[in-house]
Amino acid sequence: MTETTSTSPPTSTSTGEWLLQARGVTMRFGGLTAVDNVDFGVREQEIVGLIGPNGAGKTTFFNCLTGMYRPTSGQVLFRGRRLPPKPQAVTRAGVARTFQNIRLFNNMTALENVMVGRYCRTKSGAISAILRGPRFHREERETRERAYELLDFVGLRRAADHLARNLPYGDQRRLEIARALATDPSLLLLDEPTAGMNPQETREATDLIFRIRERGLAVVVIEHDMRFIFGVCDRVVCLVRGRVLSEGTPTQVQTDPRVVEAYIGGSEASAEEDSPAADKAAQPTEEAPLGGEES
Ligand SMILES: Nc1ncnc2c1ncn2[C@@H]1O[C@H](COP(=O)(O)OP(=O)(O)OP(=O)(O)O)[C@@H](O)[C@H]1O
Repeated sequence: MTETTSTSPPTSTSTGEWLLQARGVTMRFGGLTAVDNVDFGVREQEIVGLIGPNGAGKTTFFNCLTGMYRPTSGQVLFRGRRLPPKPQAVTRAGVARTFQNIRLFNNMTALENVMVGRYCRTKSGAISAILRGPRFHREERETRERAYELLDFVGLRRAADHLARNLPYGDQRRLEIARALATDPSLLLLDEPTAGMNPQETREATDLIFRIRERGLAVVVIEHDMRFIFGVCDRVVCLVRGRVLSEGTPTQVQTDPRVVEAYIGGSEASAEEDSPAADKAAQPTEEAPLGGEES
């Protein structure tokens, strides 16, 4: 995927400053409580995994963090300030995300998709854009250069002029990450970034996340692939039925009997049937009851 590779192991920054804090976040849809009084935090340059069986509330929680949903109760703080429940304001504050179902502009090129992400940081107003003055041209040139640099970073420079819809699935996922990075975030939220990827692409995604951290970002990743999660994260939080069931280092969470039970046990048996992760997660081994290092 990328021209350069990083072999950085996960580096815990658990004593760093809180970048994002969610306090008592609850999201109800009618009678259904999808997210139930969740406390959650991410520190600077930390990589945090959010796991849980299907329907646990992971994506709904991301939607609460990114202003797509206004939580029924609770609050989300970013650098100590309350984040307004408006997606554009959240992006401007420095939080970017990708989606479980890829949301690219299919009829635009890869380069144009990344440039669109950048526009939330440019200053040219409508008048300048219409008149095409010097400021507009300078910003447009800078936006293009930055977009090329990000395509390079995710290993897609060669595909800059390809329409997004013609890119292979794995490339579309990386393009979404490049577009999110174009907004200059401090925190990147990835919703199932390796879904549909083959093992080689998944290894490359791990490397990409480490390199994103090296650029100074924190990352929160929702994923069903437990090997990927436990190989990339400093800390893992497991949600079940909207509540935090377990939280800790990858080793602590993957050996937590409650987590094993949630994926393979009786009370959550339906989760096993539903979850594409279950095949991967529910393969207890002596070393790694829920996945473990990439073999
Ligand atoms: N807009 C909505 N309206 C009503 N119910 C919703 C809505 N969005 C999610 N839900 C419900 O909230 C619960 C949590 O869903 P959510 O998609 O957040 O789970 P998830 O952990 O992301 O699942 P998955 O791993 O399958 O993506 C589910 O029962 C879902 O049906």
